[in-house]
Amino acid sequence: MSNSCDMLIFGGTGDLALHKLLPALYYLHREARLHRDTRILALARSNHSREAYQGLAERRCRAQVARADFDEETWRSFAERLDYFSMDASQSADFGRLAKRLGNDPDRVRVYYLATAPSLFEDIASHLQVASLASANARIVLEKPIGHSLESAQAINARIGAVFDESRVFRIDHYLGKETVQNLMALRFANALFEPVWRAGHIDHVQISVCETLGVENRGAYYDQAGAMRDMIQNHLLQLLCLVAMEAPVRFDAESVRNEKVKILEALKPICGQDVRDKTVRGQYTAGKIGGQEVSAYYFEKNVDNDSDTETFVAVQAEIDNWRWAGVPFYLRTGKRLARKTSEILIQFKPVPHHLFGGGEANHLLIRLQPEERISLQLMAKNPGKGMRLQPVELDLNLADAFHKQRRWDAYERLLLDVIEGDSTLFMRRDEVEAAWQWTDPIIKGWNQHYQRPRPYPAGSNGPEQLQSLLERHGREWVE
Ligand SMILES: NC(=O)C1=CN([C@@H]2O[C@H](COP(=O)(O)OP(=O)(O)OC[C@H]3O[C@@H](n4cnc5c(N)ncnc54)[C@H](OP(=O)(O)O)[C@@H]3O)[C@@H](O)[C@H]2O)C=CC1
Ligand SMILES: O=C1O[C@H](COP(=O)(O)O)[C@@H](O)[C@H](O)[C@H]1O
Repeated sequence: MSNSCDMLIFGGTGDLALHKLLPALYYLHREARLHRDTRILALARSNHSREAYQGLAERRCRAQVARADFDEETWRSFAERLDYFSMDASQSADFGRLAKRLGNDPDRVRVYYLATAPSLFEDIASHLQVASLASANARIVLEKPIGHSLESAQAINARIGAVFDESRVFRIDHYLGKETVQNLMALRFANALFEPVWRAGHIDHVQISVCETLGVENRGAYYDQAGAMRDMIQNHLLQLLCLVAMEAPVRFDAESVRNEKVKILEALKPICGQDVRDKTVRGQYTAGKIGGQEVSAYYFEKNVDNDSDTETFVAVQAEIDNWRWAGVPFYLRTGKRLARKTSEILIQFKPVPHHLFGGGEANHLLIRLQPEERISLQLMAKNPGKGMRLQPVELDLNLADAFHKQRRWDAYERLLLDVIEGDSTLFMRRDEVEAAWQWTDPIIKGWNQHYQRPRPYPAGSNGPEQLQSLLERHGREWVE
């Protein structure tokens, strides 16, 4: 069981809190992983009584939690932990009221989860300090994206750092909480098989794809300012790239793992000038069909500017200038309203040096994070019968089947428990976030300088036409 703490969720009425954080906390409660004295306090400006907020939370959790896992009695005992406090997080005076409400208990662990827009992060940290709420036992959790650019991320990090030392800052990237993402480290560093071939000499290229069928839903106001580069590439996809490319850490602890990841981010070859045109594809969805349903164009979404040139799709050819990876392209792509929802990493090996049997495909390793968690290795095998006719076959490991008796944890469950226990191994360190912005900023600047507007792609397709040429000009293709 974890330590006892107060979990304060700023933005407690928002989509993230109701859709992800409370269901994750419900599961932790249900499985007796929360200390009996742990309390959850949701904070936002809207007025709600405790009962009204509990009602709202119950409706959202019911919709989110598997039917078989939701029962009245568990909910009632969970709701006893749950309270609501109405305050404006931009107002210092409201933190005085909050301090009174929490009571003076300097030894109590307090977790401040900032599930709000990043524009509030600096204010919240300062106000917590002034109200003496940032004691040595307090931790702060920051949602991604941290800032809008390198400069704004530095300002946020500096302000947060003036109040909380780095060991108490948890910059969350929920992709790091996904089981298969952690399995990627197990695959690489707990099996001797892959290490000798995990390098430029044997790997032709890597593809990292996070494709969604969803549009921007009710997050248009945020998304139209962010776009796919800031929303996904700067954090989730670069984190996946780091885990594929990093050296083995000396230990599985926060500093060792993050030291290795930051080396990869710092070794990313800058993409600027003409390279922005050649190595990136930007897209925006137009009307189309997803699963047989008509869906509207991005610029007709709620709270989106109808002349918006925000990208809902990005593909980039990244390169890592280091000894292990020189010359190996890492193709990243992500987009909304695509034909299918899938997150996967493909490691494409080089072909055999001599085709003894007159042909055959090169091996690849596919690590699928979503919708199902599986790892499959494509090998060449002989077709039964006369002659040496080859055919690709899959060595397939479905992780849900392999561990069928265990429920698969949601990423937020794992990460929330890590915060409560003070383990920051799966969280981003300040220098990582800044190195990621250092690489993405020039691409965004390049798009603006060259007026590289997003290319249209119909909802339900695989993205803009130009996506194919990113690989085809090097004789490669996306694996669909
Ligand atoms: N939604 C998601 O799936 C994900 C979200 N994120 C990140 O999480 C953060 C929150 O996102 P999301 O939940 O979607 O956003 P929402 O817009 O749904 O929620 C924002 C929340 O902040 C509250 N809020 C706004 N201003 C103030 C204020 N001055 N004082 C106190 N509370 C305030 C709002 O409540 P009220 O108006 O009542 O004050 C609301 O509860 C963002 O940084 C986003 O990038 C990251 C990953 C996924
Ligand atoms: O952080 C975000 O992630 C989701 C995708 O997460 P997943 O776990 O469903 O793959 C994305 O939809 C959202 O725009 C982004 O903010």
